[in-house]
Amino acid sequence: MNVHTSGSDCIELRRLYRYFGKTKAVHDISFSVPRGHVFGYIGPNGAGKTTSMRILSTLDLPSYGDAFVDGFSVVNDPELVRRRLGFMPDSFGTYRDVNCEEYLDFFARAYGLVGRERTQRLKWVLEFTGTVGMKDKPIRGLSKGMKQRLCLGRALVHDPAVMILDEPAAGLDPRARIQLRKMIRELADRGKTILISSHILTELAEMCDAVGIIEQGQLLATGSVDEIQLQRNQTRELTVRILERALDAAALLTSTSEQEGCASPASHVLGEPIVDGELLRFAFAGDVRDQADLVAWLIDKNFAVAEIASHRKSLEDVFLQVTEGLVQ
Ligand SMILES: Nc1ncnc2c1ncn2[C@@H]1O[C@H](COP(=O)(O)OP(=O)(O)OP(=O)(O)O)[C@@H](O)[C@H]1O
Repeated sequence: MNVHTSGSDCIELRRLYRYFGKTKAVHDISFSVPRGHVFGYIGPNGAGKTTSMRILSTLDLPSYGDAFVDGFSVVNDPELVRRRLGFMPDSFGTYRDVNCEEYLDFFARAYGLVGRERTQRLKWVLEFTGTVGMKDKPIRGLSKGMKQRLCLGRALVHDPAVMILDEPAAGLDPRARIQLRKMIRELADRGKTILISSHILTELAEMCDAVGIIEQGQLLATGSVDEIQLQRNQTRELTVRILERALDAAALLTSTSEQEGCASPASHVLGEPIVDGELLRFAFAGDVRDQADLVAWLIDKNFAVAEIASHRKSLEDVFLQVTEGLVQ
């Protein structure tokens, strides 16, 4: 047995491949997730998310490469990986006639929890997942949201360091999704490292420290949403409200930005601003510091700047730009 990951990384995929015949489900994927972080795994249908999550969860083996959970190899030390990992699959296999407590108790026993430790762990899991009121109900009568909570509880029952959640928010109503998001964030704040896949991109953006965008088995981009935007040379759109002489401000921005070798903050303005009453709208290639300098520059030119708003591209925009929609 060898511990392979160093430092703070708790999940690591290292040159991972998984082919099914000619299908390259996972093709040379590498990334790592530091302890206590939430990593969002995004990709269209058939991109390879579930395949990589199944390998991390020791339900399948890579064709080549390796993956590590809390330092242990899924290839060489699958037993040790299982102890440290909670997996929430995209479909919930239930035992229809058992109740929620019996269900969790079964998994707690399977993980070797005994006596007081098991009782206390079950109590905590029921409370954390908000299923205390459901504990005597048979699983077949649960709503989709409650089933998902129970499934999360099952993945948590042995207090794993790492959680792999495959589309946990699929089919949930907005309130249930918000509650799930809070639970996931809280688990990360308690030090758990979480890999989560989803098609609900806007939610991932709020919840994740970083995301990986995968298509046709390959990782196309990884990092925070801001970093991915920068990698893609994304611009932001600014709206500036100028109380008087908005047209003059637009003309000055245009003429200054067109000057060659110009060191002014206006040089980051791309194209001609659109003027709508007091509002100026334009694409801006600078960062937030350049944005602040632009406001100071306009004020210095005696324009009454009343407001400025920056519109970041959403994760959905980034996703659409990065992927080509090749796999459906
Ligand atoms: N057991 C298998 N046998 C053959 N092909 C498979 C198998 N499992 C997955 N695949 C193929 O591998 C590719 C990746 O599938 P995977 O389920 O990992 O994608 P996904 O990103 O999870 O998609 P979805 O969002 O639809 O769940 C697909 O082309 C799929 O058909």
